[in-house]
Amino acid sequence: MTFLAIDVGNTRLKWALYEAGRPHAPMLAHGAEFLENIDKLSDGPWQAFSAPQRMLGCSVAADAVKRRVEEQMEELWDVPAHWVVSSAAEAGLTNGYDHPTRLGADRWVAMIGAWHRLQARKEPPRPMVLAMIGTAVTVEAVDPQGRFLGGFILPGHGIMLRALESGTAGLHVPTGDVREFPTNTSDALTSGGTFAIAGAIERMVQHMRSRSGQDPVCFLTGGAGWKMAPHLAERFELVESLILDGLLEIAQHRWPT
Ligand SMILES: Nc1ncnc2c1ncn2[C@@H]1O[C@H](COP(=O)(O)OP(=O)(O)OP(=O)(O)O)[C@@H](O)[C@H]1O
Ligand SMILES: CC(C)(CO)[C@@H](O)C(=O)NCCC(=O)O
Ligand SMILES: [K+]
Repeated sequence: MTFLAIDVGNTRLKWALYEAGRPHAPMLAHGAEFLENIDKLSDGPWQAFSAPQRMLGCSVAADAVKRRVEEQMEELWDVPAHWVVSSAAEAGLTNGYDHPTRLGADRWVAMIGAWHRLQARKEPPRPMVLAMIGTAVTVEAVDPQGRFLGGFILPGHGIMLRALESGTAGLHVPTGDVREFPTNTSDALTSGGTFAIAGAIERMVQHMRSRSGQDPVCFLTGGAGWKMAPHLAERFELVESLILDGLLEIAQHRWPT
């Protein structure tokens, strides 16, 4: 009865095996691979377990990468691969994007994960802001009724710094520290990237406040969420597993047991 959840990001694939495809199911195993190492999954970590009953994935990478994941599954098991495509509505959320299917599946799934976490609290409805910090950064706004209003996409910290290195004549320095008033190039670059991301996030919180007159509940997720958490002026809850949580939610809605 096990369930395999897969999140194919821009840089890494993250997977987790659960006892079942429902929220809060116990996790039996998990791992992460850089995309260039996907082809090692069937000879490595996946070899250890028997065929999952179902698989649901979410991918922002090219179709060829999805194919490589499916090949790894086919080498071991006879289990169909299902991939989430963003849609106009799923698992209680509605999608305000101009073209709902063009919304990145990772953004949609993470919003579904965060939304259900909020609903489970049985508190009065509140708007939500969700920031996902990885290779790219996204900042989403969801209204109290579960409607995705829109969101920002910006370069992640790594891309920002590489862009500066390649676009300027002499900026090649080691990683620095985050400072309020940086006094050397390394610290200036590291702090600039961090506060650019923080600024975008805080701006979305402001947009939400002035739209709804309410303080949004704020979530932070993604592989580098923990690096941003100390530098945000707003109170954010760091939940690393929102994409996997969202996949469990969607699985439960699609295949109720
Ligand atoms: N100090 C920092 N602050 C914010 N982001 C950072 C920092 N250092 C690194 N990062 C970002 O973290 C990314 C790497 O994190 P990780 O690979 O865990 O993310 P991820 O969520 O798995 O990415 P993806 O899902 O896109 O593959 C880098 O690409 C970089 O943009
Ligand atoms: C923005 C990223 C790269 C973030 O991972 C991904 O969600 C994506 O490729 N999205 C498609 C474009 C969009 O969401 O509008
Ligand atoms: K991601």
